[in-house]
Amino acid sequence: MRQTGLSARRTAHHLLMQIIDEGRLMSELVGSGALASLGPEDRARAQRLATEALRGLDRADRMLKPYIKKTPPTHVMNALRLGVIELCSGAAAHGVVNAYVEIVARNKRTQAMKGLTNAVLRKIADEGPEGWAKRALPLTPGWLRQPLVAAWGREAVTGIEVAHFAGAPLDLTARTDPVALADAVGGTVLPTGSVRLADHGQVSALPGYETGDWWVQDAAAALPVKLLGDVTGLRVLDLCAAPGGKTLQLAAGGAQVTAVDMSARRMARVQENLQRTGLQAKTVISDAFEYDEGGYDAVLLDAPCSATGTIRRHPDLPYAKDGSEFGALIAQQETMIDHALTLLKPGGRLVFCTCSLLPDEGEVQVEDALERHPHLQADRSALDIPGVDPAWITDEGGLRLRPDYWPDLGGMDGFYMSVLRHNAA
Ligand SMILES: C[S@@+](CC[C@H](N)C(=O)[O-])C[C@H]1O[C@@H](n2cnc3c(N)ncnc32)[C@H](O)[C@@H]1O
Repeated sequence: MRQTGLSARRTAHHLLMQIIDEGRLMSELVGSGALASLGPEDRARAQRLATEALRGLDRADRMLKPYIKKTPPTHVMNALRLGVIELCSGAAAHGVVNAYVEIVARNKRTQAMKGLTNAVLRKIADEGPEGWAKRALPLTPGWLRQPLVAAWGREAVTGIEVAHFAGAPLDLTARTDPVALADAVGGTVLPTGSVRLADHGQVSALPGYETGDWWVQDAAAALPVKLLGDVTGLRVLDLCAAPGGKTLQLAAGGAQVTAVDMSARRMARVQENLQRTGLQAKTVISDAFEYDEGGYDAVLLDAPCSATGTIRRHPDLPYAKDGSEFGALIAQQETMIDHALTLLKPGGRLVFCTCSLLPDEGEVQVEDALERHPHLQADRSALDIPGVDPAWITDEGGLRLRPDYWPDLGGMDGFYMSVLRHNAA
């Protein structure tokens, strides 16, 4: 086996350890240089391996179970999991087994388990892709599965798990013409106007990247701005704006946009995106609660949330998190809605949205806001837009999107959104 293969595997193992044992997110790890010592090929390989292991983790554990009497330390378990993923996708057994035996042997506390690692992975190699295919769909960890089942029912959660296991295609939003973009990149136009690519290489190598003809944005994430209809000339505040997908949509639609985000690092990405696309928006680095310039025609509040709607692309989330932070996020969303309402002119509209699958971060927030503010109304007519299935419309007047929707088109992120009209008190 080439040494480069070992580096990628060791890094994939390190990523799994950090995510599962330390509760770090893959994005944080990548952002803080976890892949920096690798060349581009190994970097991509390490990240792909760790991502596939997280996506299939429950199935890998079930495959390992018959061969393990007592669960070994996480260091060994993660080496075995990565071994299962590789062996079950058809990689040559010899190189894979040697690499993971070496990873286990290099750690003083686990070196005595290299024999076990070798024996278990050889048995997994005998089962190979056929053994993998006959195991059941990987289940979401219980801390998240339970509230999802309570919200959507078992059948829907199975559909969501199918979508999580399949991963996400690449969706692009066109600056101007989705049909021309689909032609240029070899994609298809989705019913809601996003352009989808099932297979793609490096994103920045796609036609139109340099000239800013499009930006990456899941089809579900592209809908909140569409709920505002024609925004030409409107003053719109994009609160919690970074990395800026919705800012770009608003600017491309002709709005006068102010984009606010508290993260300077993430705001730099908004600025890069504006520069690449040649679109205009005012950017303000500020805590949303400290931003008090009002009188906007519309405020788009894409509130910080559990991000449980994005697990197709971030399978680390259910392993890095345990739900303990979500109560604080839910409380913050409520106060952010109240603050956002103070920034609207009378008759203005608030689009509240979250990339969450939890009703407490969507339907319940809007029900509660409507109770707290008797002059507020959910604008149901805003939901009547091309490609939106009326079955997605909720009782309180929002849109619930889930990864199990559009199963034949490749799914979508989980999202919630509602347009609230602020009538004069
Ligand atoms: C869901 S992301 C926004 C995604 C963005 N709207 C887009 O479409 O690209 C949430 C953002 O909220 C920002 N944020 C979190 N708490 C904030 C606060 N108190 N004030 C301002 N921004 C905040 C985070 O930095 C993060 O960029």
